[in-house]
Amino acid sequence: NHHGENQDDGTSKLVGELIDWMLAKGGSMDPRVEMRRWNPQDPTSYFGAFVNAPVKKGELLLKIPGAIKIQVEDPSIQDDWDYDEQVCQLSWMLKTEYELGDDSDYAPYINYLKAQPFGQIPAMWSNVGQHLLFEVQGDWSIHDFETQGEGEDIVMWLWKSFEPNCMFRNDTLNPFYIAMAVQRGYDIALIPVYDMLNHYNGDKVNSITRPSIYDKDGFGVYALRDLKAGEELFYSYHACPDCRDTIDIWGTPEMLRDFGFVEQYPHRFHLKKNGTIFVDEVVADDGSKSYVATCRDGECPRKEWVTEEMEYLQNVERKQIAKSKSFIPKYEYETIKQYHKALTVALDAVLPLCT
Ligand SMILES: C[S@@+](CC[C@H](N)C(=O)[O-])C[C@H]1O[C@@H](n2cnc3c(N)ncnc32)[C@H](O)[C@@H]1O
Repeated sequence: NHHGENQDDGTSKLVGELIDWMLAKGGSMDPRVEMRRWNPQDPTSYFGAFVNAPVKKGELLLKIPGAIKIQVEDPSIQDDWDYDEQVCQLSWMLKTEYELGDDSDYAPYINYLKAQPFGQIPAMWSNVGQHLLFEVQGDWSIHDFETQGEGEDIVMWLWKSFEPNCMFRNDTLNPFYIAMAVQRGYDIALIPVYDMLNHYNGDKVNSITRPSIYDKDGFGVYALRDLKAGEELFYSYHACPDCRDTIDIWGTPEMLRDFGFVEQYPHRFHLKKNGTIFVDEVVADDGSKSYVATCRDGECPRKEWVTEEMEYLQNVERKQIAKSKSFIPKYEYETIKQYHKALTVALDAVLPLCT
């Protein structure tokens, strides 16, 4: 059933309470929608939203009431797109609700967040995991919204940007709140229940929101096309209709920084001086996979840079990754391996296009 009480782990119960709370606040959820673990038998698999019966294009699947959102009020902040300040304010709001605990108006949401595993994004990883990811990242740039240019590194950005300007105001802010506001937030808002939807890029995106996720009165989540029974609902975290235009500046590395996972294909890498590489996976009839790269405006990186990077990544693999398995937390290790693979695949695929 859609509340997931039939699963015997505690988080599923919290998800049921979260949905009941959303319904009590004026929301709705189509009976064909289920919020559950990707594999209900595997209590380590992630939560997402699924449909358990066919849905027609345009049908309303979820109505998220405005009253359940935690949203920064001052619209001028939104207009100026002062990203760090928005996230900072949102983090402080989250802290307030967290500390109210069961007295918070958002208690069912707070209880769900409390069940989240600690350390999902690299900024919150172990020191050894952070160090290794930093090495793997090497020379691949990361976008910084504040400077609208090359950013800090994939690991230390949270400390570099938020420690001086946000963590100490009237009180002290635990970086955990900033991490939550980044990995589950929408710049100026935390949106319970809607934030159960996972990310996909490209043609797997199958849901659309209207009028806007920032609308004070809430919004609806609709099927973008006909859906089959069992499909997971997805939207793109970097091409969502109400987000800033991030598609040209934000890619696979920024996704890892902000959400703590290596996205599925297609991938996108915005390089410092070497343009943008798009990489897609092509699955043949026999199930074998190959990768195709394209470069923005046909401008591919220099061959010399590509071969140097390939060599660098091979060295990192041999000298560091291979030797780290025993002392890096499993999730971090596996994510680093995936990321290393993503960079390697991108270089292999783009090389034939480079001069
Ligand atoms: C807004 S939440 C989505 C709901 C989340 N899966 C949950 O269990 O509550 C964002 C987080 O979901 C996970 N996530 C989202 N899309 C994913 C994907 N395509 N693959 C793996 N993890 C994903 C990441 O941990 C990310 O930080």
